[in-house]
Amino acid sequence: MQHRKIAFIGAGNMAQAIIAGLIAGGYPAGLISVCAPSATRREALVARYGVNGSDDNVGCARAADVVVLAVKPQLMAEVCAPLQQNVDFGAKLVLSIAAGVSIARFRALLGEPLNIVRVMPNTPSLVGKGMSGLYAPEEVSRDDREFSAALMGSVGEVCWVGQEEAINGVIAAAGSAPAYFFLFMEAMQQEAERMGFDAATARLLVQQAASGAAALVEASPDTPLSTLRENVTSRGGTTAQALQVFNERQLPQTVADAMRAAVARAREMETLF
Ligand SMILES: NC(=O)C1=CN([C@@H]2O[C@H](COP(=O)(O)OP(=O)(O)OC[C@H]3O[C@@H](n4cnc5c(N)ncnc54)[C@H](O)[C@@H]3O)[C@@H](O)[C@H]2O)C=CC1
Ligand SMILES: O=C(O)[C@@H]1CCC=N1
Repeated sequence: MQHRKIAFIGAGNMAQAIIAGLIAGGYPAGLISVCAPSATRREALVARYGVNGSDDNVGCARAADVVVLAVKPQLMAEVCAPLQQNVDFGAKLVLSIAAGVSIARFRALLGEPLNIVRVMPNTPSLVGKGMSGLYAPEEVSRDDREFSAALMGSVGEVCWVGQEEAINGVIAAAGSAPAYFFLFMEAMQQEAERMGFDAATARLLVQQAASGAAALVEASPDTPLSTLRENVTSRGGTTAQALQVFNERQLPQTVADAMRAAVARAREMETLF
């Protein structure tokens, strides 16, 4: 991938996940800056990955070719105000990873012209297993699209969406999704502990079942998920009993409702921040 100067505004979980992936992929640390007011988080990233650290968002953004906005949505307006006043975004590429902040809103927050790509990543980027959805308005150049996809591709898989609204679907299906699986695994670990396993063994049982299931899905791209499920489910056996409980309790509908709630919240956030 091309090497450009990248400034991360925000030093949180998601910025760390992307930085870790970039560094692991051989991206030069000297071309990456991380900016945040709190030294604790920022300096931890500087120490761990050898990137540059600063508390000066404006200075970092000015010096960068690519500005990655990685602060919480509710802070976006506050963070963008000084950037709009002091940074010429004309020749820069801006990537926002924030949920619930639209490109129309960024045009108001940062001014125009604005060369912006919306990215919706997830935290498994930290270990190179991220899933990112990207949306770019028509005017974003091929070069900038390719750079954005390569940047996120260095920490996992990417897919482009043709409509900005589809970013909210990416949030529901991938951005927020690791937390759904963690909740499921937490519940399983707790029950395994109640069954008498010590915490480490309970975690190992659940974690290996989960990562094994995901690996099997990846290794069987032409096999429907329902077939993989059926392959585990012996007639009259234990799995069938467990799945019957999930189905009686409407697990598929619960999952659908949860994903719709994530989309609804993303839409609501677009009106708030
Ligand atoms: N955590 C996740 O799984 C995902 C998060 N996102 C998006 O990523 C963004 C960041 O989320 P997280 O990393 O989870 O949040 P976080 O709370 O871990 O990190 C936010 C960071 O912003 C920094 N910050 C606060 N005020 C600042 C300022 N004035 N200037 C510069 N930095 C400032 C904080 O020091 C903190 O390091 C959010 O907009 C979220 O919607 C997107 C996809 C997944
Ligand atoms: O919970 C959130 O709002 C962010 C967006 C996707 C994952 N975390």
